Amino acid sequence: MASTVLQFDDVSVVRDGSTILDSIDWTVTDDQRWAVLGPNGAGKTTLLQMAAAAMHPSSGTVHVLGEQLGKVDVFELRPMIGFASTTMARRIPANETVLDSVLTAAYSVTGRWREEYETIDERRANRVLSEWGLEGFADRRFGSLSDGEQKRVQIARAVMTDPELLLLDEPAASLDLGAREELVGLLGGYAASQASPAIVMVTHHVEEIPTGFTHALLLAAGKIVAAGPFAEALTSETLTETFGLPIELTEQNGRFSARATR
Ligand SMILES: Nc1ncnc2c1ncn2[C@@H]1O[C@H](COP(=O)(O)OP(=O)(O)OP(=O)(O)O)[C@@H](O)[C@H]1O
Repeated sequence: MASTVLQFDDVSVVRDGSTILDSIDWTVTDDQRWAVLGPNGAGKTTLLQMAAAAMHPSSGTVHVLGEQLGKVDVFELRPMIGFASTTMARRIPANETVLDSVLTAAYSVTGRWREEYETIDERRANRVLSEWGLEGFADRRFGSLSDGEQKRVQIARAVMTDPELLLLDEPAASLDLGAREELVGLLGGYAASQASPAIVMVTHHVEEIPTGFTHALLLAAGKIVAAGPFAEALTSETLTETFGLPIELTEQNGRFSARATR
């Protein structure tokens, strides 16, 4: 039986008098991998912030891993959530080694001191690095890595603690074609594994949706246009409505591409 990881009930977010998210109902279970799409300013990052227990709704209720935001100590919840975003990557010191930047993810959870790093953590960190195509990078400085390598370190950090929910905010943004395909391939392998947690990935491009992803949430101006399995929620029609121009979606072997038809 799948268990519910995220549940949004009639969730709205209002900031400075403007409604950023409007009456969102959304449920994510642990066997689902979601892509969240929508135009700039649609509210995608705001939605992800609530899923990360980093923000409360203005009205409605959000349950994360069975706990209601506002009624739970978020510091207990956050260790169970892996979150990779460019904003978080900016906090990684440029001179920190790749191994340390992945290890510190575990320490920030356990609160252990550097001296108490355990062999088991290092072994796990090295395994996670190789899973994300970063073998041989352990001693490199984070700041010396390419964009593609840095993105993979961000994800390695996020999965280091074996989270029950993995949130990815535009993981392929700014990558060249080769680096994007490498990342999407790795994400696809991860998403397909039974052992992987629920995943929610915000993206601007259907081309960045890995195989193994199952569901789409389309947002426009703070409202849900479509939400559900790809077959019903990710179509030419739903994309056309979401982006406000005629779009044709094609799918081949579990990968998508989209273009405007005028
Ligand atoms: N603290 C805030 N105060 C006022 N408006 C805000 C605040 N935070 C976000 N917004 C506005 O809310 C809207 C949604 O922002 P959000 O970052 O969630 O959108 P997004 O879909 O992630 O956009 P993008 O694709 O550009 O990253 C935007 O119009 C943004 O300007």
